[in-house]
Amino acid sequence: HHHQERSAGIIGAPFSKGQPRGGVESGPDLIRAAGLLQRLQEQGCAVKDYGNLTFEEVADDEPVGRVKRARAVGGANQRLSEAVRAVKKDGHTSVMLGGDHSLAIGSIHGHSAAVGELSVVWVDAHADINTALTSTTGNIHGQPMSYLLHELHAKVPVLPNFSWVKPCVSAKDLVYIGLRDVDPGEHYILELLGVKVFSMSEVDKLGVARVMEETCDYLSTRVKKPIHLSFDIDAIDPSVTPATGTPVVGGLTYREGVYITEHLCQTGLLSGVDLVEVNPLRGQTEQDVQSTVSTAVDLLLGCFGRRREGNHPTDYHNQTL
Ligand SMILES: N[C@H]1CN[C@H](C(=O)O)[C@@H]1CCC[B-](O)(O)O
Ligand SMILES: [Mn+2]
Ligand SMILES: [Mn+2]
Ligand SMILES: [Mn+2]
Repeated sequence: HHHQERSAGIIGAPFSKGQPRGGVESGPDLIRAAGLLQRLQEQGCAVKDYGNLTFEEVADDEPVGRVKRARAVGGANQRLSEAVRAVKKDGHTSVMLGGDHSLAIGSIHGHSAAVGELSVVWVDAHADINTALTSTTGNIHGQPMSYLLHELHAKVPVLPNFSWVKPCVSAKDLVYIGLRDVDPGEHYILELLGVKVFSMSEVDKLGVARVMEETCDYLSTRVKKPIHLSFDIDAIDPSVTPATGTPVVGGLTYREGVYITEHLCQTGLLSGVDLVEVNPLRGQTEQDVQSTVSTAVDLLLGCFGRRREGNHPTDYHNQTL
């Protein structure tokens, strides 16, 4: 028999305009510098690095209603969507390194353009499902899911550089893990749409193993679809990953985070991954930044087969055995 070798297509998206804090655009290069590609190769994963996307500066990106920096976010995500689609067409699992979480608009849109219907597992302290009208900050990194869900299409206003976005996810195909800071408008939407949510209360109550079992059962009740994992590093507790824009206490442990990606990997359905919101300027110390970046790397290695029990290449021959 032969192995369907895992292969990762890496896209760097050094973009920060979905939120106001500088520094998050350094995420892709920090994660690369921490050895992501080498570590993936060492564990037997084929890797193709598509480099970092370049995003045009947008002058006069005045708010549209309360929505901030819409032109920059719309343009960046259109480019990202095309890039992710191409990576999927090349046969890889796409790995989008952010950058802020508004980039999930392009990543999920492009993934769906390549594979059609997909499931989304959103691991985050936040639901990021404000519409342009429910958002109190106007920052689009708190809104990406609202542009992607069929059920919210009527609630999304026309925004400049957003006309290319077509809703591509059904509410029944979305699962949240790690929520602990959800706005009232978001909570209303989640309840109205009946979205499956494992907040930190459920993680405490059920334990992460049961959460993952129920997540995978829920998503494969109907047709098994490719899974898009959108992982906001602020899902992990800030004691482990402090270098991020919107930290919230009471988060996932390092072990719970790695269990989540290990579990999704073993489904064999993981088809696209986002790792977003790493911001070195939000760390107090160099150790804060290193802890955040190395956790991001380990989460991604778990997506591509790293097991804490150990790994060995399929063709391992130790002559001295
Ligand atoms: N405090 C949260 C909840 N809602 C706010 C908003 O809509 O601006 C913040 C978004 C965090 C986005 B992130 O999850 O991508 O970091
Ligand atoms: Mn074999
Ligand atoms: Mn978040
Ligand atoms: Mn987020």
